[in-house]
Amino acid sequence: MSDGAVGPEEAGGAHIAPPAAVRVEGLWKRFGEQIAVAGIDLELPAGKFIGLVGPNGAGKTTTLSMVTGLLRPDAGKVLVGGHDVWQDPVAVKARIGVLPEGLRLFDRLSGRELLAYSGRLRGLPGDVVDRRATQLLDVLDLAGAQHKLVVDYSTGMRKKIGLAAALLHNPEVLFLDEPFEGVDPVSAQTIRGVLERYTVSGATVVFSSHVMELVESLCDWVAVMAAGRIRAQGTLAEVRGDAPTLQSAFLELVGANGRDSGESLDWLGGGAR
Ligand SMILES: Nc1ncnc2c1ncn2[C@@H]1O[C@H](COP(=O)(O)OP(=O)(O)OP(=O)(O)O)[C@@H](O)[C@H]1O
Repeated sequence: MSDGAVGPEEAGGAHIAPPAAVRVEGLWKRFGEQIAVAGIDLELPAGKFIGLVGPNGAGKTTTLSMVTGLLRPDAGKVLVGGHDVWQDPVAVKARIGVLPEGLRLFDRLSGRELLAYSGRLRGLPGDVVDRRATQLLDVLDLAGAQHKLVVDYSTGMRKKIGLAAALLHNPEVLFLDEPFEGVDPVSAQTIRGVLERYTVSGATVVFSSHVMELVESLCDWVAVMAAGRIRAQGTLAEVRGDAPTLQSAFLELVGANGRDSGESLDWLGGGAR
């Protein structure tokens, strides 16, 4: 391993644990009075499809923003492939692809121009960018819209072109914040196929979601977050435990079972008029 990367841990001298794709230690972020992320530790294994799940406001976006070098933590450390995100940002950025929430794209470019621009920013040769862009546009069913300005793309098309831009340099780890939000079932299936193919080759996908069925059907490994803390992390089976579904395990973990589900709204509906 070169350029100062932290090597895999020796466990008991003989067995060498597989390196984590991402290691997070004591990560904190506070916005004024609001503690968004309260000192979390994560060890995300390489080559897995990983879901970061949690209710609204749990701290998923804040975590992913810090892990990908978009937001500076108040405290804590993040290593991607053994490289520190804040001390060695260029090495980390070369290894990751990111599809952030509410992605701002250069939307006065066409889809193809956007990919050409992203590829050149990544330092890829022009012919490689052209070839990969053609393939990605094709697989993501955007070939027909490649010369249309991105500003005129639908929400799902924007997600797909953002995904193509994030994949173009073949990163080791891909971070996706709510990649399926606003995406129709056909496009979701396409995105899913691309991501499954990508992880089979040994790459890692980390995505945030609050749709449990989706996480259950896609992920090998899950981290559950609530109120800025990690409530559970491990394989899908470990996190689900004895619960029949991930959804029920999740409700239990985040303490949502037994919450008033609207009984107090006795004025709501036709009967009370
Ligand atoms: N820039 C900010 N300024 C102030 N508070 C913020 C900021 N960003 C996030 N927060 C707060 O931090 C907490 C975590 O927000 P975050 O967006 O990380 O949650 P999330 O799990 O991604 O939620 P959702 O699923 O609704 O997108 C929330 O209470 C939110 O209001």
